[in-house]
Amino acid sequence: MISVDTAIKIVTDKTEPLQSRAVPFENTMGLCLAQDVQSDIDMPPFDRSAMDGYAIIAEDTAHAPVELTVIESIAAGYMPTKKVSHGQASKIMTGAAVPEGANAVVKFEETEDIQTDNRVKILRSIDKGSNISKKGEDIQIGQTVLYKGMVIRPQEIGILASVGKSYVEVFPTPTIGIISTGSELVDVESKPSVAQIRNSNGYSLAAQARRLKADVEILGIVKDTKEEISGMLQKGLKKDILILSGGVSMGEYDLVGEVMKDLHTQIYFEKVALRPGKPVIFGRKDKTLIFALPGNPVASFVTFELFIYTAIRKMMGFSNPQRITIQATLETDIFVKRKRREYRPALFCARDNTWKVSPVEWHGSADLLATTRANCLLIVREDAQKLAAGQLVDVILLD
Ligand SMILES: Nc1nc2c(c(=O)[nH]1)N[C@H]1C(S)=C(S)[C@@H](COP(=O)(O)OP(=O)(O)OC[C@H]3O[C@@H](n4cnc5c(N)ncnc54)[C@H](O)[C@@H]3O)O[C@H]1N2
Ligand code: MOO
Repeated sequence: MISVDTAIKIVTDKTEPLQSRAVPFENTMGLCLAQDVQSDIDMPPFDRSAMDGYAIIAEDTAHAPVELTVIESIAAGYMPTKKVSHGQASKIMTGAAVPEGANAVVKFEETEDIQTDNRVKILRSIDKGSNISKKGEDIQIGQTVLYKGMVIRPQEIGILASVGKSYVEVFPTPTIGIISTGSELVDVESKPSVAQIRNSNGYSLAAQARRLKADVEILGIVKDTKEEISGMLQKGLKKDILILSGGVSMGEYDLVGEVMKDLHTQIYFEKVALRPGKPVIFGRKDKTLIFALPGNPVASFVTFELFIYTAIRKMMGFSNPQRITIQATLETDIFVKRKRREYRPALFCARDNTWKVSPVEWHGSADLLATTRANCLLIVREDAQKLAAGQLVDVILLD
């Protein structure tokens, strides 16, 4: 049986970023850039006042206080019309272009208006260059401001706007189909009879994929017959990723693997040394990646976060597509079963200035309710001998 790390590596290796496309920049939040972006302007575009005040010649203030004659008032968005000469000042607003001749801006708080003759008193001497942002000091025309592979956050949206990039090449989100297999399954509105169970995996998996911005279609429930599974699976082959849950272990009606093979799906793995989630199948049919997950709800949840999360983000162009782990101090001893790596629902919190983690009560692979009391998965590595309170352990944050 392969390890979780090997399985994640296989998923990463077998998944390619989707074909990039040009998208209006406002719709790119959370996506990865598929191109470098250059600026078409200098920023600031001109020598710009950083304060509301007076544009002056710094040397005129050497023996401050000093009185200067105000020759014009310059608002942001308007070009100055007069050159500032010795003995003169132009009133200027933040963001306006500094007039020719001036080499400093003194802010209003350091001046006193003199009502007569349009004059102003500068109260203290000021250094050359004060309160002026020089043309091109932040961005130069032609400079590469954003790089292929960067994730677009609000600040990158702002830069795209600043450099006039109204359409930008990004990697899109994948289309995903979800099939729930199991003759015992009924939908949410139905009251299950004794042998039945409501389909929860279809909805939790859809929510997990939508959280990553994927374009999800819930294809529905199929009974445990080869015909039904095969028919729905073939319908799902128009998607980038097809997810099935249930029917992957050793039972007489666990037919998903057989159907995948009958359809000549290339299988990359079908068991991983993982708890919960051992019987998980990953393959490809034509352009579609197929993940067949175990039916137990926590097993389906965990295998999504480990493998499908990685595939979706690789398709979206992320350079580090898999879930990251961080370390926290364990608050209670843990009994270790070994052999398979375990992912246990746990609670992560800050206490006494450090990050702590403790497992929540959990009855195993079917106990989905326990995951609603958790905000992380605590990792018990396959080589761990024992885990004692106070030890550092790896966790995956879920929220
Ligand atoms: N002889 C063996 N039996 C089992 C093994 C094994 O290695 N040898 N593995 C066990 C493990 S581990 C898991 S996990 C399960 C996985 O089983 P399947 O993927 O075949 O899943 P099902 O049998 O179809 O269902 C398991 C369980 O989950 C419920 N279920 C299924 N689909 C849904 C859904 N959409 N929403 C909610 N709940 C669902 C289903 O009713 C079952 O109770 O196999 C073990 N057996
Ligand atoms: O993989 Mo199963 O989920 O251990 O219960």
